[in-house]
Amino acid sequence: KGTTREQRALKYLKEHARQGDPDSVLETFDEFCRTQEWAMNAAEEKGDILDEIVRELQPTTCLELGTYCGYSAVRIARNLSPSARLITIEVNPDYAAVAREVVKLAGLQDKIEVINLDSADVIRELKNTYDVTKLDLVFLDHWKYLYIRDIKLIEEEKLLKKGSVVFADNVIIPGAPGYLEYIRGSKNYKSTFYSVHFEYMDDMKDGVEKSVYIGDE
Ligand SMILES: Cn1cnc(CNC(=O)c2cc(-c3ccc(F)cc3)cc(O)c2O)c1
Ligand SMILES: [Mg+2]
Repeated sequence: KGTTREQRALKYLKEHARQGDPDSVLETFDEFCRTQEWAMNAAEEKGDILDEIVRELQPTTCLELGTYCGYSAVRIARNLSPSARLITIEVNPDYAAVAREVVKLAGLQDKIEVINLDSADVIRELKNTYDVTKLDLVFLDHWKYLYIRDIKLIEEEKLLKKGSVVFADNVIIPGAPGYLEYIRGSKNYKSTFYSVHFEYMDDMKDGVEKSVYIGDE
């Protein structure tokens, strides 16, 4: 075929979505995944919960681990206030390249920074190199076994404050058992589980976990 699924998705978005319109990009991406090829986007149901969190929290500084093609980055950033920012980290260079194009197509390149590095290396540099003081929202959607490593790093770097929200995708499929045990057992978080459909599969159940940081600053 020569092209990857992610490149085919980008081509479809460029041909069918309205330039500079994030809602159109998301709707078109969902249509592509329902009619042409499935992709591991946070999709409608998980996306609606993410929208609710962003609208209520009105975060200034957001961090996403696992950009993939940028669907959830666009979903988050379209609801951010003018001065708010999203840093999204994708270790796979091919995905990061597609994500940058999707972000541009949505007209959100001034609010979203896509970083093609390993998440742990960036988290250690957020304060010194990326001018971050605190994270208001963290979205975990990268390799599931890395959720626990990275949340511990984020705590170590003292990047959370009272009220910060950590939102984790896929806690059922593929699952993140170590992370769930850790976050639910920690006195520093108040966690809520949401049973949702797995992206674009109306007959499969997944889960997302929203954890509010209540620990020491
Ligand atoms: C390759 N890669 C680069 N980044 C990542 C991190 N994301 C995931 O692993 C991920 C996987 C699935 C999933 C895929 C196939 C399947 F049969 C069941 C579940 C769904 C998601 O929502 C995900 O976020 C993977
Ligand atoms: Mg996911």
